Amino acid sequence: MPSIASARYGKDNVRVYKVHRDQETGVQTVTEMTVCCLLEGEIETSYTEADNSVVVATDSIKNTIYIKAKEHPVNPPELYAAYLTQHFIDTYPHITSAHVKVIVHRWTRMTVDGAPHPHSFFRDGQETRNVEATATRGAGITIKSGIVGLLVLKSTGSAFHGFVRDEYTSLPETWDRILSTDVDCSWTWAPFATVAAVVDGVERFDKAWESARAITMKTFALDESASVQNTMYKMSQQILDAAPETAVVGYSLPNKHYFEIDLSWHKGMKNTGKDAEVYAPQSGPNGLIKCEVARS
Ligand SMILES: O=c1[nH]c(=O)c2[nH]c(=O)[nH]c2[nH]1
Repeated sequence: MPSIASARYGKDNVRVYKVHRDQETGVQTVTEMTVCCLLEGEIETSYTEADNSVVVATDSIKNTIYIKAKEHPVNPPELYAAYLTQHFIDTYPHITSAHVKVIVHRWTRMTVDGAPHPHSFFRDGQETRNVEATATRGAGITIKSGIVGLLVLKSTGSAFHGFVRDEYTSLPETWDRILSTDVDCSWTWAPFATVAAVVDGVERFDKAWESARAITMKTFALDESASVQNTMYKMSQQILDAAPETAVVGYSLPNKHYFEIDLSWHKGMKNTGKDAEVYAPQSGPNGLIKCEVARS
């Protein structure tokens, strides 16, 4: 008889909005998230024997996501994710691991007549702040934080030459190209023994997110890039330095190509090399460069 090799289940795409109202100033602050929560444990019989006695309904998991958002702060998302994962371990003896993913969407405060508006916000890009937390019975809480969907482009300051040239190579070497990518950056924290250890020094999470974002953009802008590989390694090194409690930093960067267009067939128009001004952005195929950098 085949057996269950692995199983987890839960609710995905739970959209949550929370408002904080400062009673003294009248300033409101909003958080919008998409949450996924999956449970693992002694649940095999629900698959093999139709035994629903081991099933915490996914509808109840959804309710729990809302209730924990009401009971606890949702900022930083690492803290909320830790509370949520630990709840399932504490509440259901047969659940051995709870996996929570939180995607935080941007609502940036509007500036109106030069002043921050107390309750109006705008979406200033598709970038999200992501957190994946897992609580495992007897093994504490692991947390991975990240930035996804930060779209960046530099119009010069990037080269790519010296790569393998053989009978499969048609790409010319370049000393000046456009570099664009959609940043997916993550940093994995050394494991936390308990939720209390997550709470203790909780400011580390916002600080690391701010540092990672600033380092990514500053390095992208200032580095005379030899390749996506080298630039992402430089970014990773700096994030490890800036966030000492992290163990690993990873990037996954698509190389979003912009091709030169030869227009010389039209009245001898010059639009290549140093005369290139009009380019064709490519939607695919694209390079995809990944790395994880760990402390030595
Ligand atoms: O930065 C780059 N890395 C590559 O590995 C690569 N490959 C390629 O065709 N262009 C680029 N650019």
